[in-house]
Amino acid sequence: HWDEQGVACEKSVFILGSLASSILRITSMQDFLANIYKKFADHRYVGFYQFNEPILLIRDIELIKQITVKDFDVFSDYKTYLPADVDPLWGKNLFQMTIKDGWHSMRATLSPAFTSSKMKIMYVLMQECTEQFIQHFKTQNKSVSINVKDVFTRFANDIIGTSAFGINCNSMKNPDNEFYLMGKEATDFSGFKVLKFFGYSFSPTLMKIFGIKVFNKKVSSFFRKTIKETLDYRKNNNIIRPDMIHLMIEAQKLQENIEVNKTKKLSTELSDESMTAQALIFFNAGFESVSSALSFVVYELGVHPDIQKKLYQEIRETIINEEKVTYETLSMMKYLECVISESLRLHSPLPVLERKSIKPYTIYPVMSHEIPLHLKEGSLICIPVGALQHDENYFPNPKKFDPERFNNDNKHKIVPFTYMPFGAGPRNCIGSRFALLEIKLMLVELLQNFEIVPNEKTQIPLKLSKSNFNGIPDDGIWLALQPRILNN
Ligand code: HEM
Repeated sequence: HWDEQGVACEKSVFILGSLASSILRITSMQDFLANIYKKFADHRYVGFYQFNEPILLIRDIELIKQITVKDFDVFSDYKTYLPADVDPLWGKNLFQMTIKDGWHSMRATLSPAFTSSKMKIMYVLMQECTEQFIQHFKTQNKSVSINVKDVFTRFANDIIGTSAFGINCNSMKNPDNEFYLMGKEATDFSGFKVLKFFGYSFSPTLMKIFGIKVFNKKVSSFFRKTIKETLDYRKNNNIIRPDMIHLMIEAQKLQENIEVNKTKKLSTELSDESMTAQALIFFNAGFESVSSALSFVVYELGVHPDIQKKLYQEIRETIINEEKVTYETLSMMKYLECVISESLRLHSPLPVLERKSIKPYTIYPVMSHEIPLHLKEGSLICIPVGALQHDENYFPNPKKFDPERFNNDNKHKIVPFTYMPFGAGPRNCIGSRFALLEIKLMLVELLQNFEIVPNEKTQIPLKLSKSNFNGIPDDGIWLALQPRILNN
């Protein structure tokens, strides 16, 4: 395919395509992308194959801007890994939705729920979860060794429970609560499940003929039932709680009014089923990403005591006479923002963006070796965010954890479209404010109460996993939390 199109292409092997080494877990997906990004340094784009499917990797930042922003009307879909008819709950949430499924109107319906003012309302719920988490370790009154990935997965779960499903879980105190176990099951893409995903990628028809499902029916039924019961209870008892369900009930009412007024149905209904699908966004999009982001930033603070100290100083200087850290105080901490931004640069939880064209498109030649590249409708594009964020042309000394890159004097030097941990253009992350808020709150509460220190289990440097997409080592990331009171 790529030879015929005159596009430089990464070598590939029969059936597995170019990703063979990644599928066989010899190279991580991140390294695979970083390698071709480097290898084809004098090209704007390069082809490779995922099994039999041709994918175009874009290296050039002008082209990236074109694809994600200027020509969004062409590149507005993602590849559907799991067809909606396999499980509508998973296939019909915003993260998976195609333009044909009504992505535009669902995004417009959900966007108001993610504004700063709504985040401020939900802040109180995040605070409760963070306090429960801190209390769990504080009451132990000693230095505790933790696998940060495990505890932050529990924390991310509790935040999802309270803000998207209206349930208080406290997964530190109740480690085997049903919500957590179901959430783990729903987001577990290891082992046999990965093969099923690849199976759907290779031949959805064959997978459907053999009736192979990716998700356990028990999991879908559990989340459907949870949302249904909560919605019924709230409606019948007129209960208002500052969470996502309430915001969705409001959006549903608004939509019903529009329908009555215009006497015509909108293309996307916010029905109970659709609300369940949207609540599940938090699991699909905000469970692994938030827990990985927190794990990496806490690791970097643990192995960089000078940076941790500077952040702790900022926290102490900003929080004066406050019993609880407020939303406003959090937004005043500029160094905190630099630390998080740098960690998202070095360890992007989603190191690659995808786009699928919904119309034919031509990339016109700019370099001497190029000819017009005619892409058909349905062409797959990938943007190697991780590789761009590690490119020394854009980020000198790229492996160094240096929050100062994002301070007021330096941040304007960052070239647009080289730093995209939350994606780019109209299809960017809808939950970025929500994610940053919970990460900031956790870091501040954690540092107020504990010093993060390496212990004998801490890997320095970190050996990134070849099998996990986000690079988190298979046996987790270990550090110790040392109560501050013991140090004084
Ligand atoms: C640190 C945490 C997070 C990171 C790094 C992250 C990153 C991303 C990225 C890179 C994308 C793809 C953007 C693109 O293709 O241009 C995305 C999409 C998305 N994210 Fe996040 N995300 C995070 C947390 C969350 C949370 C907490 C939610 C909760 C609702 C969320 C909801 C979504 C949704 C719904 C989409 C799809 C948007 C659409 O298709 O219109 N994300 N995220």
